[in-house]
Amino acid sequence: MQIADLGDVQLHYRIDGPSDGAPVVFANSLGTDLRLWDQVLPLLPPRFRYIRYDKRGHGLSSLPSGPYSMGALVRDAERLLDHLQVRDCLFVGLSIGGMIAQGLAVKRLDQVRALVLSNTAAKIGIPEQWQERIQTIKTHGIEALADPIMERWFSRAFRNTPECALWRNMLLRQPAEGYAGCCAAISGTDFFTPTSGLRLPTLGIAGSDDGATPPDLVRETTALIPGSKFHLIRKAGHLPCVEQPEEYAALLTQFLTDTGHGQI
Ligand SMILES: O=C(O)CC1=CCC(=O)O1
Repeated sequence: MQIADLGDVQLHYRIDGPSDGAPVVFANSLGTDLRLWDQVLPLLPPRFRYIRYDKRGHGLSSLPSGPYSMGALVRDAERLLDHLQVRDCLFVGLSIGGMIAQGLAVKRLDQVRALVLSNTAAKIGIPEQWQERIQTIKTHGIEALADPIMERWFSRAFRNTPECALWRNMLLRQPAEGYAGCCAAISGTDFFTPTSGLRLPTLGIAGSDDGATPPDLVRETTALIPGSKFHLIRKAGHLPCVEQPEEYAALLTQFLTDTGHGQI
């Protein structure tokens, strides 16, 4: 169990792979913890150093009082990577994790040398929807929103499997204040202009059945970065690393090869 004490927040993180391996960092989505990557990691090349963490208000990390700003979430990632002396990582961000990825690449190009923007966008939803979600959670708890969230997270076929219930449990066990705090951060974020200025190897990944960040939205954000690539995973919703881990891992492996990660 590893924890980075960053002063105003304590972040739970986990590292797999050799200590001298080129770093690959994962940031997960709203309502999930670092176990989101459990099925993908064993399928990736063993020579890299895989770092994943629970963002503030999620998983085993501490729960600062909300609302949070995207600036704070990006700063947490930045300070965690400084704490771990990480430079030149490949940063994989899914959904709000992909927003953190964009913000970090804009701020700290020394830390990030390539990006995977998975099921994310420069702007997700509209502030009114996020405010409504925050209100519902404050009044009734996350449970009140669990069914529509499952519909965005997973394809219809996956929602009929026993595994889906486990992911629902993960959602329900996140602290409501942490979840709502991150909703506020998403609500206030529009990275269209800063992301348009990024120049680094980028791969966009979308899920055909994603109800939160549909394929065209992910494609548009990815296309803001010249030379970027885009891949659509079929039979997957917002969390293709859960529904199609083999295809997801194959994409990351190919991108690691294409970018020559760790070889420069
Ligand atoms: O809508 C959802 O619950 C999915 C989602 C949006 C942003 C994020 O991180 O997850």
